Amino acid sequence: MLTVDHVFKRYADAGDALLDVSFHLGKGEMAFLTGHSGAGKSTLLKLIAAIERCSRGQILFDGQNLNRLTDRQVPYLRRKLGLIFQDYKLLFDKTVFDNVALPMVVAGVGPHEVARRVRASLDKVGLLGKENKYPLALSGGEQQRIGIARAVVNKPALILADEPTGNLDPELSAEIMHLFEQFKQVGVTVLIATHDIDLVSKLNHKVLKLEHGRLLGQHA
Ligand SMILES: Nc1ncnc2c1ncn2[C@@H]1O[C@H](COP(=O)(O)OP(=O)(O)OP(=O)(O)O)[C@@H](O)[C@H]1O
Repeated sequence: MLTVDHVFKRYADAGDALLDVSFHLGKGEMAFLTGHSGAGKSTLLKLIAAIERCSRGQILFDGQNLNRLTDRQVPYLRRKLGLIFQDYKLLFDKTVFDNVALPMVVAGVGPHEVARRVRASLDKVGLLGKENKYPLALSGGEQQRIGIARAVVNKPALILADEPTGNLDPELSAEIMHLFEQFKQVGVTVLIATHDIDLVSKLNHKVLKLEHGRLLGQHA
C-alpha cells in the first residue's frame, strides 16, 4: 500500500533531510515515526503527501509512483490521504460541521452526502451532537478529534499524522491513539510522527526510527 524506496531529500538551503530511507506499510498497518527534532519526520510525511518531492528514490502509494504525479493529479492523491497536524489547523470562524465538511465540499460532493458523511465521521470520533458548536467552545482533545473527523471524512486509505498529540496531556493522547487504532482495525493504514516515546512503548505497533535523516531501524 505504501512503499518508500531508497528515498533521499535534500533542501537547497539546509542540506540532507533524508538519506536512503526505505520501508513498507501494508493495508491496515499502523506505525510510529520517531526521532529527534530535525531527524526528518515531517519531511518524510510531506513527501508521502506530495507536498515536497523526493530528490532521489521513489514512493509508491496505492499502485501509484508519486514521482510521476503531475500537479493536476495531486488533489486526487490527497483525497486518499487523511492529514492530521499538531495544531489541528481548524477554521475557528466555522462550525464543527463546516470544518469536517470542508474536504468533501472542495471535492464537489453534494450536500445530502456531505451531511451524511460528516455525521458518520463525527460519530466515529465521539463528537456527534457537537456539529453546530465552534471549535473554540471545545477542549483541546475535542479540537483534535475535529481534525481527525475532517481527515477521515473522505474515507482515506492512509492517515498521516504529524505530532497529533503534541498539545495534549497523556490521558487525552492515549485516547487519540486509541482512535487511530480503530481506523487501523477497519483497514486504514496509519503513520504517526511523534516524540512521545512513552506512548509509543505502551502500544504494540511498528516503530520507524529516524536519526539525522537515516532510518536506524524498524521494529514491531
Ligand atoms: N522547507 C524546508 N526548507 C529547508 N529545510 C527544511 C525544510 N523543512 C525541513 N527542513 C530541514 O530538514 C531537516 C529535517 O526537518 P524535519 O522538519 O523533517 O524534522 P522533524 O523530525 O520533523 O523535526 P521536528 O520533530 O522538530 O518537527 C531539518 O534540518 C530542517 O531544518
